[in-house]
Amino acid sequence: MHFMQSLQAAWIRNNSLVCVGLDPEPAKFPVHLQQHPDAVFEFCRTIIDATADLACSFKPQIAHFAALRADDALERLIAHIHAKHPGIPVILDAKRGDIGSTAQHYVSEAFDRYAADAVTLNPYLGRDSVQPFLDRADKGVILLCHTSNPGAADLQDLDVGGKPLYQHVAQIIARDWNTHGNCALVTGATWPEQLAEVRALVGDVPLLVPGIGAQGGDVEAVVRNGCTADGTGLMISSSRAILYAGKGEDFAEAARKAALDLRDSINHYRKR
Ligand SMILES: O=c1ccn([C@@H]2O[C@H](COP(=O)(O)O)[C@@H](O)[C@H]2O)c(=O)[nH]1
Repeated sequence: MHFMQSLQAAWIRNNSLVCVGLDPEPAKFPVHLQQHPDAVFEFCRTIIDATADLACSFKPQIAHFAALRADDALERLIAHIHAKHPGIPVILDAKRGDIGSTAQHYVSEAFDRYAADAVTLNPYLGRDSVQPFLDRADKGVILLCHTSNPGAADLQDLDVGGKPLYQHVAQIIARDWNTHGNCALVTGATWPEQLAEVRALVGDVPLLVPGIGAQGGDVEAVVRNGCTADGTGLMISSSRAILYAGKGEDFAEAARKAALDLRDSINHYRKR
């Protein structure tokens, strides 16, 4: 199924705008898992199984796996999601961006090797660097627009011809690059005014919104500023606040409770 169709179906089926981030950090795993020979896989698989019915998507961050030499665990986890929780799209958070010939290899990495449904990209090399991804019309292409980190303003807010650069990015992608309807944008929860500006510029284009939880973003502001008229349009991502909600053998229950609380908090502010 196409990424956008899977996402829309998951929003409705699970009544959820929560995207569960998978950022494994073995030092934070419960003690009983730390010596496990396949600890990264076991930890993430347990979290996935505990939260799949509460999520609209999963978002593994590739550097967390690559740094641990756990690329193979990431492949198996994505296969596990497709097999055991079909219909929950997987967003590979890789933030790739390179010249076209190299971009083809990143396309293959994300969609053929890892079988992700969508990938995050840096748009600053321009359209030709993104085109090989856009051509995979069944896959989601999620482009950085206004990121959640404090330094986002350094470049993304620069005035370009009377409006900030991130607004040009939002407009160009929504107007010119989204010919297959498979684009989405990253807009951080920590910048709610910019989130509202982006929503106003891009119509119903979905927004991936990291920055809730550990980074302190405000759920109410995100929902009020980012939802579309039908009360969807957002993938509100949380990683550490869900993954490491508990430290003991009951870590999966604690993660489930954190995901449930986030889903309910988001739904409290949604207009439908
Ligand atoms: O602007 C951005 C883009 C991506 N991220 C990624 O999202 C998660 C956030 O983790 P939390 O633990 O929920 O803070 C992480 O993988 C980042 O690489 C982002 O934070 N901001």
